[in-house]
Amino acid sequence: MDFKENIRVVADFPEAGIRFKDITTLLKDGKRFHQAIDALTKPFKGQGIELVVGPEARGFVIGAPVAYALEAGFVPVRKPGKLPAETLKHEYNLEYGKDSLEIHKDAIIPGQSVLIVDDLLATGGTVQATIAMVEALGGVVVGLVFLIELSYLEGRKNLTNYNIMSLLKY
Ligand SMILES: O=P(O)(O)OC[C@H]1O[C@H](OP(=O)(O)OP(=O)(O)O)[C@H](O)[C@@H]1O
Ligand SMILES: Nc1ncnc2[nH]cnc12
Repeated sequence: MDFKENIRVVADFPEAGIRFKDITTLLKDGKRFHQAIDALTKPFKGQGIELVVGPEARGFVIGAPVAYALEAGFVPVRKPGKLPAETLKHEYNLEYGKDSLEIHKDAIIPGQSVLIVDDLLATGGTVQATIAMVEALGGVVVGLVFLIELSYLEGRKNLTNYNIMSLLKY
């Protein structure tokens, strides 16, 4: 099952020098999308995951079906100004640019077992921000799950205390 066949690599998007890993070519293939979610979910079945936390926007597309398959809840981490109730906010760096993310303050009950799911690990800024917010709310991060890992950006280097799973490495 080489899912790389289903990922389109687009040169110089969104800016010169970036080789963008486009997952829409995987998502539109129902069978392969299903197989990818199964593969991401398998190691965590029966592990007592209570919540999947996924960052906007591609983290919703991968995180929500993983949560469904694990019979866990889904908690969105969103770009600023999108969540309606009281939020925690965290600033972070991207492979390209800077951004900040928010989570609802009441999204996690302290002690809940949390899997963080996103489509892609690049520099790790997004997942580090997400971890910081989950832990600030008392969640216990049991794993970090990605469809794609850009190994050349060494996002793992700052995540040594966490159990990381990625399906595809570039
Ligand atoms: O490891 P990092 O360097 O933080 O990069 C990875 C993040 O970048 C992309 O999201 P993006 O912010 O482009 O938003 P999108 O999902 O809304 O397209 C991707 O979906 C990850 O969330
Ligand atoms: N190279 C890349 N391709 C797709 N999404 C990304 N997010 C950060 N870097 C990316």
